[in-house]
Amino acid sequence: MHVVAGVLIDVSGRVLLAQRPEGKHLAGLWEFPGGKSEPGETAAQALVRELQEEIGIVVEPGEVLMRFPWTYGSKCLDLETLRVLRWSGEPRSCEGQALRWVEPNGFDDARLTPADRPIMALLRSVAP
Ligand SMILES: Nc1nc2c([nH]c(=O)n2[C@H]2C[C@H](O)[C@@H](COP(=O)(O)OP(=O)(O)OP(=O)(O)O)O2)c(=O)[nH]1
Repeated sequence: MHVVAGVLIDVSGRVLLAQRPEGKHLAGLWEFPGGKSEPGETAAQALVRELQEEIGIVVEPGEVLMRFPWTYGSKCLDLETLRVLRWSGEPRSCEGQALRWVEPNGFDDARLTPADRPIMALLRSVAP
């Protein structure tokens, strides 16, 4: 299962996280917005579609920050994280999930989905 996630960074260096909804896998934990790609989609195309559906913005995808396999029990992910260079519109919750801008250094790893912890570590290491 190929999952794409977008890293949006605002002018003060905060990143956008979304909370996984009740009743879903990893409910209550925070993740980078995104979702599963559809057959035939590139990662960039999937990210544009997912972020339009989920948070109502049109993004310009940038470079791949990290891509790695991750296993949750019997669920195997190929998680690809892309930097978002620019976006139009103001992120808002279109599917009921909470959204929050957080400082990479001030967010407790325990609140992130496990697969996102190495991604946040990368963001901290490059933070000014
Ligand atoms: N979107 C996203 N998913 C992530 C991240 N980190 C991480 O472990 N995941 C996991 C959570 C889910 O198991 C899977 C993404 O699936 P999804 O959000 O498209 O689907 P879902 O579990 O909500 O289930 P579904 O009802 O849509 O099938 O990847 C992340 O940063 N962003």
